[in-house]
Amino acid sequence: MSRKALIAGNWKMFKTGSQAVATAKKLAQLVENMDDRDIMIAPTLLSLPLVSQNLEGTPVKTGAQNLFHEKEGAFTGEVSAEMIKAAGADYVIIGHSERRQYFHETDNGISKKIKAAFDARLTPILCIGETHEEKKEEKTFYVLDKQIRNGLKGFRSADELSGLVIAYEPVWAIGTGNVATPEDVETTHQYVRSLIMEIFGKDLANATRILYGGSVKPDNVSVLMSMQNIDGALVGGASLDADTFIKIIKFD
Ligand SMILES: O=C(CO)COP(=O)(O)O
Repeated sequence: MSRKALIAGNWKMFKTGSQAVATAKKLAQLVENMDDRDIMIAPTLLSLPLVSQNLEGTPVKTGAQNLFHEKEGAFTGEVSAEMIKAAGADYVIIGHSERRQYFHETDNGISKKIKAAFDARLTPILCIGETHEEKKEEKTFYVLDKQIRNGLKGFRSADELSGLVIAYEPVWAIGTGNVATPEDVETTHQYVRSLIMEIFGKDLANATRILYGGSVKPDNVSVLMSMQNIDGALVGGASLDADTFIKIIKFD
């Protein structure tokens, strides 16, 4: 791994405000000073401002799990990138497979969300990944190609995408305990990086962090992170408990 690692926790629809603050504070205490890697947690939107306030001045940054691409307006139930930034977040997860599956998010909508994130100076984490069916049919690269080309449509130059993070999360590995092998993840990440190089050039390809997500745990993180093209992890279940998540953050 030649880029600074990013270890991110996606708390999905777990924890009330007070539970989220308690876990975040405990995590910040356990982290102490770690400047060789970036750390982020994404609580629910309801907890985001409170958690962000409580983490101010610590190495643990916050993110949202989604946004709506418009700046403001009559869009009942939605939250804009600016609102998320104002709540204290630095990151936003975009196009998670659960959103693609349950809320019918499309690559076209995802592309607008990424643009809105950059406009608000949030770092977008673009999630991509194939389903079990697609893997069985050997369509993984085809699916990732489509998700990246369409998700990043509308961006003309590498400059506009500076800071972009991609998270490769095979859907069949999420919440199942079926972690992909480090060798397979490495091969896939190499493919993703070569695609970024083909579309946007070498500099962006070298700078873009590609995270792996899907059943990352304390006992499998180190070998995953030893791979050249795995630049961090997007962690679900194992990020909910501070004592477990800190073991992942402190991988060596
Ligand atoms: O979806 C994930 C992170 O966004 C991964 O979830 P798990 O770590 O629970 O498999």
